Order: sequence, then C-alpha cells, then structure tokens
Amino acid sequence: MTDIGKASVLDDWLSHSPIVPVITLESVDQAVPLAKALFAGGLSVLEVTLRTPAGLPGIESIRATLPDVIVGAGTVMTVEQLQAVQTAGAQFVVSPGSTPELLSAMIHSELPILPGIATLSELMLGYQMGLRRFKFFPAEISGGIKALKAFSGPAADCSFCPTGGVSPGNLKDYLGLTNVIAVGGTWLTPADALASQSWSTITDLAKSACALASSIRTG
Ligand SMILES: O=C(O)C(=O)C[C@H](O)[C@H](O)COP(=O)(O)O
Repeated sequence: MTDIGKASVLDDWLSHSPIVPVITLESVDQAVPLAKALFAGGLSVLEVTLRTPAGLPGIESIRATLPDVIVGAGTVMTVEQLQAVQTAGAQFVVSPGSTPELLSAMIHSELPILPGIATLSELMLGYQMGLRRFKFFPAEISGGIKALKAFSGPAADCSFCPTGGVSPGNLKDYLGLTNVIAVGGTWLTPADALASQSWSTITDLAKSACALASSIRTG
C-alpha cells in the first residue's frame, strides 16, 4: 500500500473513533476484557504499547478474539520491534519519535503508521519521505494547541494525533483543530482500574470521552 493509501485507511478508522486509548498491559489476561470494556464505551481503535512484555501477546489475543476492534502497536522504537508487532498482528504502528532507519522501515511495511514528532525538523524528516500523518508527542510540553496551530502554516497538508498530557479537560480543544485527526492518552485506562479489573469504570471513562468528542464534532 502507498503512504497515501495507508494514511487514508488510518483516517477512516480514526474518523469513526478519534480517541485512542494508549494501553500498558501488566498481564496478557487484561488484554481482551480491557479491549471489550473500551469497545463497549464506544472506542474501537486502540494502541497497545510495548512498554511491558504483555504488549505483544496482548495484541495477538485482541486480534484473535475481537474482530471489530482495530488494534495498533505503540512504543515501537526499533526496526526489530516493528517486525515483531507485524508478526503479532498489529493493524497500525505508532512510534514515540522518529529515526531515519525506523521511518524507512515503517514506510516499507504494509501497515498504516503514525511516527512521533515533537518539532518541525522531525516532521520534515518524515515529510521528505512522503509522510503526512504524525503522532505529536509529548503534546502538552511541546507546545500543545499553539504548536499544532503553528505547524498548520508550513505543514498545511499534515495531520496529527497529539498524545502526552491530553485529558478530558483539553481534548475538545485538540479535536477542534482542523489538523488533528485524533487524540491519544492513558487517562482511559488507569492502572488501578486495570489491576482491580474494574471494567465498568473503563467503559464509563470511554463513554464520557466519546460524549465530549461528539459534542465537538457535531458543533
Ligand atoms: O509509550 C509511548 O509510546 C508513548 O508515546 C507515550 C504515550 O502516548 C503517552 O505517554 C501518553 O501520554 P499520557 O496520556 O499523558 O500518559
């Protein structure tokens, strides 16, 4: 698939589900009930990070069990990790930052990608390789809304998924920007709720976030 084709697949998924929970699994057993809880709350696009060893098998079990959920891999930092998440069945790939080697491998993979950038120089590295979709991380401490507005001048044809400091308090402001296709964050999956298997708490968090998003998208 071309970069444009991959970007349009991602745009389509995110237009239906513009809030992406960034998930850290402590155990693979959490993966499916957590994904079910988020899906029940209206979120169908999830990012499972490789921060813990349960990440890769967690992606595999969600893929094997929940065909309506789109599961991507996050915290992909190396080409080896990219290969591993493809084997595990990830449907898109997110990296926290960008290196020429990783960008090149991501571009050559068949999966839609969201490489991380925090500055215009990092964006330009991906831009010259044909990329127009980026994760903006860590969003709040890298200039947040003001930075994204500034990016829209020189990089008018680029869109972003800000993460890092996005919360119910600012998500409407982010989603209201024309160059934001989605937002991501960990607030939807608090570690204590996962540890105590409070799946209804997570569904409620997802529902509240969806309500905020739909209020901005419908004006
Ligand atoms: O692990 C990764 O690959 C990341 O890129 C980081 C996450 O996207 C952010 O840590 C989410 O930020 P918070 O919602 O503020 O916790």
